[in-house]
Amino acid sequence: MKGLRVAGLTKSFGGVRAVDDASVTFQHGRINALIGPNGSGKTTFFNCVTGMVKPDAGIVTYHDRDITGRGAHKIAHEGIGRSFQLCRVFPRLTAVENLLAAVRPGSIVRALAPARLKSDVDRALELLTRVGIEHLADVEARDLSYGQQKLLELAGVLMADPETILLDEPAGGVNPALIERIGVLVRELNAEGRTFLIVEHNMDVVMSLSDHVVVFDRGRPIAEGPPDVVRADPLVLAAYLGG
Ligand SMILES: Nc1ncnc2c1ncn2[C@@H]1O[C@H](COP(=O)(O)OP(=O)(O)OP(=O)(O)O)[C@@H](O)[C@H]1O
Repeated sequence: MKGLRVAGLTKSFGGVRAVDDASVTFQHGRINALIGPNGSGKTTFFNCVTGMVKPDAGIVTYHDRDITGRGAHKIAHEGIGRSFQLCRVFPRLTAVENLLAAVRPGSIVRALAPARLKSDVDRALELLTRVGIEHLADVEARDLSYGQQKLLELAGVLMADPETILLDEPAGGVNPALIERIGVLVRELNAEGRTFLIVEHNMDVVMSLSDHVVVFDRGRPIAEGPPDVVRADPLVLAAYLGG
């Protein structure tokens, strides 16, 4: 089966079952959202899928290949890219240097060497243009606004040309104009064939952007479907009201 499938995923931290026997199939080629109350396990789920955290149990497959417990680099190599809830960029590198570092993870020195590939630099500049911050190419990331850093992080994810992109709270802490721009970018990238899986608290963004919504509560999915159906589901309303 095409795309990302997760079966029986479980991860505990001490006595807390952050993800509890979660089974989810995402719609390949579409924009999927993963929502749920604070602490319902969304980020831990993301971390297990992308190899940042090893699950205690369960199976993650991508295009029917078992990727469970693989390292983050290997999963990226399979074509799955991700951003982080608290945006991750190198503050003292310029925007373009950040993208060169993104394409050579673990080797900033090599990424910045004079002999760096012209094709990488060209691609970095092309992606900065794509996300609308090409005029900031030589500005250090620490001098960018938080929203601009998020655009930079997204460009960094795109450097590896991932087929599937996981975004952890792309609209979090971002002003409305930039939220709009990120939404347009996600739609364009989706129309070009990239699958999205987005964790997001901003319900307007979730409802307007996603084709398929999965709702987590206490570490596992309690509902899934099109946004307007999920929004009216009594189980979902109860989870958000703390029921
Ligand atoms: N590294 C960790 N060590 C201990 N407990 C953790 C760790 N990571 C997550 N947890 C706990 O696991 C549970 C799920 O957390 P997680 O961050 O995955 O939820 P979330 O749905 O992403 O929350 P939010 O919407 O607030 O970001 C919470 O109870 C959290 O405190």
